[in-house]
Amino acid sequence: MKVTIVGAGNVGATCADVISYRGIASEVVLLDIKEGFAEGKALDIMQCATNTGFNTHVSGVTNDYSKTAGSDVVVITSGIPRKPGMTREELIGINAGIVKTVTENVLKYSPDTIIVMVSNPMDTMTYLALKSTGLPKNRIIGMGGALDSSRFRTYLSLALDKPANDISAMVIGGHGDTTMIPLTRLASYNGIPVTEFLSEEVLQKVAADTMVGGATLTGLLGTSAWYAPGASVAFLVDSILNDQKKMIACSVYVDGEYGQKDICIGVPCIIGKNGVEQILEIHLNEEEKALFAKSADAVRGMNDALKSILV
Ligand SMILES: NC(=O)C1=CN([C@@H]2O[C@H](COP(=O)(O)OP(=O)(O)OC[C@H]3O[C@@H](n4cnc5c(N)ncnc54)[C@H](O)[C@@H]3O)[C@@H](O)[C@H]2O)C=CC1
Ligand SMILES: O=C([O-])CC(=O)C(=O)O
Repeated sequence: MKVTIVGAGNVGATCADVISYRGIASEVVLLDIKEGFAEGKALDIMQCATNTGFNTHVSGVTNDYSKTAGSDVVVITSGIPRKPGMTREELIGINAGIVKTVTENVLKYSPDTIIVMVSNPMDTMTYLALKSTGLPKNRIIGMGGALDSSRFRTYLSLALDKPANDISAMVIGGHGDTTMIPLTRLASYNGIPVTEFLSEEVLQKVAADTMVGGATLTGLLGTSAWYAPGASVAFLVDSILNDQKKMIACSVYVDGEYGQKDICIGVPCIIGKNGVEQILEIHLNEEEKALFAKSADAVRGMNDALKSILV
């Protein structure tokens, strides 16, 4: 199975690294526009093989899409990350042009591929890729919910002082500082609602920390995060390539689900070899429904900014 990752920067290279050492794909191609950069990252990752014991073949290319031909999955991480104090939405001006061109180039050589969109603002970039290519909606998946849910589980684990892997929790809605919806009511510690153990005040802090999880790391690091984002993409790619049919919150095109149409937004999905195989419509309470509608309005508003690029 072949995976191409466009953008060999922090997130792209980390994703290639995780995919390789976990043996998720037999071949990984990294592509970047910076001369020699992807080649260097690929060689560095390949030199881990003997010490971490993997057999994935990793190669790097400078803007040569012919080397990406026949990819089963293409991950798009090309574009600029935010700096402290910025929102993801502020990246749209530069990243929209990059994502549109990259997506067109990718499809010339891998017309049947499934695209995983990572570049920010991710929900808007997922919508852009879908509208500009006309690909079926099951083949364009925005990665955000896997990461946000993993941050939510981390903050819950810290509050509970219990292992994150014993905690089940999901974030839906937009992948933005104010649009994420951590589903606290449904979060559990080995099947027991976390509300049994944590006060309302603590749960509200956990949800607030989750929503600004990316901004907090950007403030600490000077650029946005990459370890958890890279691992989250690899987790999603694993479910596609190995047809695991995991339930993962992903940004996908909704056509009536959750009362919304014509936007890409985070909802629980079954992810398998066909990409988005099902959108699960879970019951939300009135408060969650109102939050989802507000989040959808914000995501829809951002799509308006694409009008000039989508003509
Ligand atoms: N959806 C999510 O959950 C997350 C999204 N992101 C987003 O992912 C993107 C990448 O972040 P980082 O890897 O930290 O940035 P980075 O700056 O480390 O890497 C981006 C790479 O894209 C390359 N690039 C730019 N234009 C290109 C083009 N036309 N073709 C090929 N490569 C091109 C650059 O040369 C650079 O190496 C950002 O937009 C960031 O906001 C980051 C983390 C999580
Ligand atoms: O915060 C950012 O800009 C990058 C990102 O999407 C994340 O780490 O969640």
